[in-house]
Amino acid sequence: MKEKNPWHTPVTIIITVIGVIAIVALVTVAVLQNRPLLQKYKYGIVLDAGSSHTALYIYEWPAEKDNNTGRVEQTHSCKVKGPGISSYAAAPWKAGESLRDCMREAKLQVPKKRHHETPLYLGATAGMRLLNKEDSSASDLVFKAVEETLQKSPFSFQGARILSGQEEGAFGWVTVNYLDDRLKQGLETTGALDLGGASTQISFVSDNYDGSESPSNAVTFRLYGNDYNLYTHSFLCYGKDQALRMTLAQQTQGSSSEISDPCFHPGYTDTRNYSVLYDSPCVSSRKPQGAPATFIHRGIGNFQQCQAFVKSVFNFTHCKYSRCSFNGVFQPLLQGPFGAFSAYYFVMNFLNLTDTSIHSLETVKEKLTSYCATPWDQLRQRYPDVKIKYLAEYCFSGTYILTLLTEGYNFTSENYSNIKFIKKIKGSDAGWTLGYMLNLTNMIPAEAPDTPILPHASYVSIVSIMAIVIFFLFILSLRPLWPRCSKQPQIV
Ligand SMILES: Nc1nc2c(ncn2[C@@H]2O[C@H](COP(=O)(O)OP(=O)(O)OP(=O)(O)O)[C@@H](O)[C@H]2O)c(=O)[nH]1
Ligand SMILES: [Ca+2]
Repeated sequence: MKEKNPWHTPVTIIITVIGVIAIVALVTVAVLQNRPLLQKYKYGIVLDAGSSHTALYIYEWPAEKDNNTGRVEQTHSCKVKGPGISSYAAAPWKAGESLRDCMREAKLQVPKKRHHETPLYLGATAGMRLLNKEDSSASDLVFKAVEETLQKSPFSFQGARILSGQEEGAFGWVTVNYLDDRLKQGLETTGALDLGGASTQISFVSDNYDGSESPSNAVTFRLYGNDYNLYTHSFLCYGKDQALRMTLAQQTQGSSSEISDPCFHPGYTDTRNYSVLYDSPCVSSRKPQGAPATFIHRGIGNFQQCQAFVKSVFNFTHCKYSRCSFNGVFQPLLQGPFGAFSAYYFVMNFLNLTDTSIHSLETVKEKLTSYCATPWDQLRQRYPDVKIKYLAEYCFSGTYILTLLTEGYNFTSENYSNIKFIKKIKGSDAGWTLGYMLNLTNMIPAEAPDTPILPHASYVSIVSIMAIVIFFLFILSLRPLWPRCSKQPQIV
């Protein structure tokens, strides 16, 4: 007689079917309940109203992660045509007008249904700081004009204001370290070096600095559960355009009608206007009396002489602290790696000097010596597509960067290679804008966010295995109900 399979009894079949349905239901519920939500994005827009130009940046992050672990990325940028908003002091409405094209672009880049909830900020830096110092009512009118344009946009306009130098430095540092994932992981941070047109910032964490010496240079942060004592300083007038004015002012003190400038190439000539050169609070007090209307600006291309003029715009005579950079400003010992962006990058990239692991300080000097001595005609032929203003100024700008880093901030041949010249980090521009937005939207928490103990896939596997084990234990516990299965000993 054929033996009856104990699993084929009605009771076990029913239990098995119910058990399987229960397991499938349990796993399905677990998976659905914990599945990552469909990716939806949120957006934020920041306008960087710099001294030389305005740029618009659009940032994006997954909607469900907006207040802790979300990765914010730059998805789009737009360079406003024309000069910075501070240049429109004489016709403020043009400042508002200048932003229109980029705002139109932003409307196309951000999905329409997100427009109303997308915060829009405008932060102005050194150009507006200078205008505000020189003529505060003109600066108010420029702000009124840009605010009118931005209020008309469909985005949630959160205001336009001048950032302090401290904020500019500190938010640049936050951007660099956020993008490098250094904050979340509590790693050693990277210092930030920003060279603009009208000001320059240096920001870094140093073990020697707790903020007690020169507290005005201290910014403290608690980010992802770690405390940071950041040293930061912004030098107004030491951006590369204002530094060029100051260097030229040094050379035009004799109010002559012609100057031979070692920071420009042999063969370069231009006619410059004295009033335009001295039309800035950085140099206005030094305008020579009885100067002619114009002067001829002639290049003679000599790096060493150029550096001597550049050095003369830094003051090293007084320091009431334990150590200073220049102009009597406190600076602790340099520490850690540094990211140098904006004009640091534009200039060093053009000169092919961004890789500091192969280009030592000595190589930079050699390169500048030969570059500055290159005749202007030759350069024009070699770089027909480079904007003339940029091309004419790379010798000065390179010399200025070298002098600022070594004489100003005290970088040496030993630690120069700690500097990386960068433009973008993981697709986002290095600069203060991202840090500014992260701060205003509370997107970096003070405390480390709670992370799930298990990743989603491990969680699902463990739930499934446990359910199967429990089911079999349950079946085994029903053993007494199973019909006798093995052959019974026959009683004769
Ligand atoms: N060579 C070169 N120079 C550039 C480029 N874009 C901007 N610059 C110059 O680099 C300098 C710094 O530019 P930015 O960092 O945009 O300065 P900014 O933000 O307008 O000025 P601040 O308000 O002082 O920060 C200015 O002198 C600009 O004219 C570029 O693509 N190439
Ligand atoms: Ca800037």
